[in-house]
Amino acid sequence: MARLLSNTLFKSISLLPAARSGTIVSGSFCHNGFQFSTTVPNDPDTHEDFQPNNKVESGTSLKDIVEQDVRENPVMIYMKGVPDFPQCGFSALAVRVLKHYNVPLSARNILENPELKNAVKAFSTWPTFPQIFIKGDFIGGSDIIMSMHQSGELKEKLQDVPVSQKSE
Ligand SMILES: N[C@@H](CCC(=O)N[C@@H](CS)C(=O)NCC(=O)O)C(=O)O
Ligand code: FES
Repeated sequence: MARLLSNTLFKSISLLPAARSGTIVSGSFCHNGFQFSTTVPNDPDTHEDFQPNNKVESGTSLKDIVEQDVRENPVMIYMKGVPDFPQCGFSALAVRVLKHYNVPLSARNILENPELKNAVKAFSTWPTFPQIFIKGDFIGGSDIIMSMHQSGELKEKLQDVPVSQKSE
């Protein structure tokens, strides 16, 4: 199960090799910005064997996975696309704000799994994406993260989160 999870939970650092190998194969306009397709036929991260499943292991539900995500990752974002290639302007904005703080950013692409998308909505009782959790607390979407950034509240909230170790 650990392998299944690690292949679908995108850490910003582990995304870099895929980005370097040229993942953008097409693009189109979403109503809130440029939308990328990031299909990578030979990338093991995108193989269907590594997609989150409703039951990844007997007794493990998507709700369990979301709970584990927010418990184990100080900054967790459920978004459209991945941090290096957001597929919606709202998700892109949230990532841009969070990257400003140089904290480890963990993300799941809800476009890849409609059941995960529904599980996240049910967990937070929030209807839209992105959805950001910091230190286990549900924060909100792009409007809220931007307003916390502007007020200084986000800096305070992230104060005790260790900064990312740069791999390059
Ligand atoms: N103002 C919202 C914008 C987010 C939003 O409206 N997201 C829409 C469009 S990407 C959404 O997630 N709709 C529900 C869905 O796609 O399931 C925020 O602060 O995050
Ligand atoms: S506004 Fe179109 S996908 Fe987010």
